[in-house]
Amino acid sequence: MKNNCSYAPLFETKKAKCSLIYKLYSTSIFVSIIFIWLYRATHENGKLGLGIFAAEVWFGLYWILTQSLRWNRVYRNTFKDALSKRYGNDLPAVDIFVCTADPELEPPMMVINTVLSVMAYDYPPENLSIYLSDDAGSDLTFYALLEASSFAKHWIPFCKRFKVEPPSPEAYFRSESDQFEACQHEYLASIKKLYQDMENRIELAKKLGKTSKSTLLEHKGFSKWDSFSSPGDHDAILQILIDGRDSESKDIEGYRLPTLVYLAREKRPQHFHNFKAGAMNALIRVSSEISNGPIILNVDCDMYSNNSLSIRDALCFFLDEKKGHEIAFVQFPQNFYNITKNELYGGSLRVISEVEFHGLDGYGGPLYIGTGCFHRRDTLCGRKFTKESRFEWKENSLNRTKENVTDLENRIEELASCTFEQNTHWGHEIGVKYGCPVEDVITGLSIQCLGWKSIYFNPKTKAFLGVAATSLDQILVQHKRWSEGDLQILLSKYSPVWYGFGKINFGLIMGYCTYCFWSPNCFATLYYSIIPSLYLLNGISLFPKVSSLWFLPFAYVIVSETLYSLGEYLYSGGTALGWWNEQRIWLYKRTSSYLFAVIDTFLKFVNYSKTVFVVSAKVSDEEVLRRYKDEKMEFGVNSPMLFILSTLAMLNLFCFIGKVVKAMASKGSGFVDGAMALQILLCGVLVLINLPLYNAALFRKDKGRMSSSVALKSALVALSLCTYGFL
Ligand SMILES: O=c1ccn([C@@H]2O[C@H](COP(=O)(O)OP(=O)(O)O[C@H]3O[C@H](CO)[C@@H](O)[C@H](O)[C@H]3O)[C@@H](O)[C@H]2O)c(=O)[nH]1
Ligand SMILES: [Mn+2]
Repeated sequence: MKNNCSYAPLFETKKAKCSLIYKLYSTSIFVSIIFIWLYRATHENGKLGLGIFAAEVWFGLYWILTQSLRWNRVYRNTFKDALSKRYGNDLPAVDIFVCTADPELEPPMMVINTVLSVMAYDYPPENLSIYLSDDAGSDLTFYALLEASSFAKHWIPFCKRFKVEPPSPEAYFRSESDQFEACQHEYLASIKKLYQDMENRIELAKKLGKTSKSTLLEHKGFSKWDSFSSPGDHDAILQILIDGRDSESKDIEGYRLPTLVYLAREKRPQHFHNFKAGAMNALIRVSSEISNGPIILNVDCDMYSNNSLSIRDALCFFLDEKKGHEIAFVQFPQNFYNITKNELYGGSLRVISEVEFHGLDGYGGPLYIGTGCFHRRDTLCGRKFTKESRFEWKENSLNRTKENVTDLENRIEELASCTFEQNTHWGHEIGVKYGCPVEDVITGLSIQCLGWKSIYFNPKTKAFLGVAATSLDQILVQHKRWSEGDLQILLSKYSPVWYGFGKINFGLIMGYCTYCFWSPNCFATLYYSIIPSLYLLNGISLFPKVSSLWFLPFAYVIVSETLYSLGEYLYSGGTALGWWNEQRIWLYKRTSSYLFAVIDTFLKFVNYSKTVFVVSAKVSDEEVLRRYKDEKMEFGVNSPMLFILSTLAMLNLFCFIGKVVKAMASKGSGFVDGAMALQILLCGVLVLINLPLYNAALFRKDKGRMSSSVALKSALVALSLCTYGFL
């Protein structure tokens, strides 16, 4: 290859290895699906037969969509040495946004650990600014951040000197390596002591409540809370805690510190605040007047940095001479540190991270998923793509006049006011989009529709680690929000189908659709987990006999897709039991979260309900946590979703038992009935997968058990469905 010798690429892209084998396999499944459809089209299936046909057409079409995520996977690799060689320390300014919303669900200690971890990036501090958005306007969080700004003076030089990884103090002390030599132990111990003292002060402040806290610490910032009435009703509070412009802001070893800013945007009951999207947009504006970094990284407050080199990784994409100018954002996977071995709740999003997003990347780039994502500021603000445009990060730097910090704060506070966005394009053409529970996905899609590419970068050392949900209820609520948001995108002006058509690769449209069609999956899944079992109980066959040739495509699809999905899961680093658990949670999400997502979307369309954003708890009480670690499912919450799950489980149990009893009455001949084989299998698998639920309803004594009223009610409903549902 003839290459301009001065050009050294900063990243490389590799195609997935066994893609030909995969394509052959995938074709064979496709052919079998056609046969299944043919079978349905040419056979009578009783009075509910149309339903099963529809369900299988749906599953087949949906399966086709999911192929886009597997067909063309690519893998990226960066050359950070080449980056350093070319640019040295002459690197673009990077602004990091951390969002928090509730000091109860997101404890300030966790928030500042995330903040400290991103302050410790291996990056020139004068080019690094960290902004914490606090949607709760909590003085406790502010206090914690203030403490963190002092602790950072010790922590950052410590990290740099010993190349500390992960650079979050809590995570580091938790993993406690023995890389330290005896003489360094003292240093480590002193840092640890400083950290614990800080933690104690913050815990104390939490106990003492508001007033005594301000006496604890004299800082002008606290006066801002004088006019504060509630988290939903207060002035904007902007405090620059470390002013990076000031050459006097130094750590204990005399090195410059990154800028650190606290922002609680103004909130008023009469102004809708648009959740995280609103917070992000306020941050974009405020930061543009303080540091105006051309690169923006945003993380959720639980997503600490696990690798101090990630910024440099991301820059390898943006600064690549040949391809950098077309890249709008670089998305890292969302990984979690609290995943148990067999991940009971499928919380690791394993297959999505290890397989599916690589597939999206092959067709133009992954979705923006709201955390662990580096953006170009200009594209985030709606700049269109042209082939000639370069990434002009050098001209972006702000005229750093020596405006006094308080003047600066006062001058730009209005950028975070409730009324600033009135009659502007913020939330529509500019910034993160409003009106969708997954504001990030719709924002990323519209950026791609402007002609930009995105990159999925999934390095071996995880770049960010957060907290995965630790109870069934939490995971179901989270997936309801996601699947509801994705469905709303499908139906919105920015639908990948009509808005994306012709603008982004067709494979990418299909990829988006797999997520956008998550929730409508509920119908086919509900059908499949109710009707065949009821038919089984009533002795009516819905599938071809074992002896029939039509049985083959069914058997082939069932066996090979099961093995394939197991293989894919193991390949993604999971365990076999983890895969089994994943199947359960797959079923539970589809029959509860997704159903409610569809219902809520419908209600929103007829203007009956409003978008809500239920913030996920990042702490759970000790008992719940212990059960989570023991991988015992949490059924203790009394919710409509749980009721549905339990009813379905009971129904299948009754049908299965009913069938066994009937078979015994006819001396076993009914059970080994070739015509019923697939229904017995389906119902049997549904019973097996629900074993933890039966256990929770009948035998468990701990607080995670299912309350007897839920168990009884669902059993009664299931029983009446078995008795009358067939009429
Ligand atoms: O009014 C709000 C609500 C939430 N948040 C923050 O948004 C982040 C994500 O919220 P969380 O409750 O943790 O939701 P998850 O389901 O864990 O978040 C995933 O899904 C969201 C979209 O539903 C994305 O925005 C997130 O980045 C992504 O991690 C957190 O840092 C919150 O503090 C706000 O700043 N303001
Ligand atoms: Mn989260």
